[in-house]
Amino acid sequence: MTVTTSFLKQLPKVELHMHIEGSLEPELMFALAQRNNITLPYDSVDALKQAYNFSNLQSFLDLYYQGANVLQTEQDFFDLAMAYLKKCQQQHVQHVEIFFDPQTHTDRGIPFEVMFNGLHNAFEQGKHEFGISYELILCFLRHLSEDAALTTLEQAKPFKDRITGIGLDSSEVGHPPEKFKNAFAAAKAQGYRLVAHAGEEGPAQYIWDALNLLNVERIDHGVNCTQDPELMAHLVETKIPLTVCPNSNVRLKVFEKMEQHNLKALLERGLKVTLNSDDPAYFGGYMLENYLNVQNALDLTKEQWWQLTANAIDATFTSNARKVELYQQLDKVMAE
Ligand code: HPA
Ligand SMILES: [Zn+2]
Repeated sequence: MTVTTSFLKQLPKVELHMHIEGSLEPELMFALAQRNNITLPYDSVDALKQAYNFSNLQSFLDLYYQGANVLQTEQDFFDLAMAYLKKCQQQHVQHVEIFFDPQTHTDRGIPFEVMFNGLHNAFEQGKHEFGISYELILCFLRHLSEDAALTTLEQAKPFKDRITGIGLDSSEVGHPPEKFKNAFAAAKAQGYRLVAHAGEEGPAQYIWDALNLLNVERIDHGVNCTQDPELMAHLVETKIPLTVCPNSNVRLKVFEKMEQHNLKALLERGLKVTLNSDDPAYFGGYMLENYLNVQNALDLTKEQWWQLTANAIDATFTSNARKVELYQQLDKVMAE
């Protein structure tokens, strides 16, 4: 069976690796800058888009943090999340697990609750209006200290019932998982589910350390696991999910071209690979654009698309009842 664009569009999608601040489209960035009387260091949307030519993770992060400065009010955070949810609805994304970076906002004086209430209200509305289920995952910025992470964990306490998990993002190399051992132990003691970015630019050892020192249940990115055959075998055996982001990896030069991406090889080796958009406003698109680029470059089979979707459903932090619904939607599209 050939894989058509229409099949890829129709597939029910589950997104497990998406930074809400990375869904800030240039047009919305300019609109919010105007609304909040902020001057951006770019003359136009086009000039901003020209700057999205990254050489590595850090060159992206510099612009990503700069862009986030336009987010000031609860309404701004609501509008940001609602724009993402509308994309989800168009692309048949049915369940999302969203990263947010409180420190990016609290460090510039935006109260935790302003950010959180705006995001949470939008995802609640998305659930009721579009039927998109969601979980929220608070990420610690790894270029900051463990003490700062612990402070953020404390600030999250009043909102704990609405936050499913804790993650770790930002500049990877030089900020190993070990640095956040105590913060992750504290988060686990409070009942949070745990994930971490590892093996995006960092070595395979960071993946081992995220698993063994932080006790995470999923690895975000993880593509550098191929450096260590023992780790590969371990990931196959334990079925630890990897939330792989192909467009991101190509844009940040983790792989030179999509044709060289290891997603298909990892899938065929039996790893629990999922496919995600990471920062869709910066990396050339949302879930569907990732699906189409992967299909063009790597030519997956229909069964492999089923497997990627099933892996994502299995890897979610949602209820078993919701997983059953998502599987039903998947089976329906496979049978068409
Ligand atoms: O891909 C990423 N890696 C690390 N930190 C991030 N913050 C947003 N996106 C990313
Ligand atoms: Zn990421």
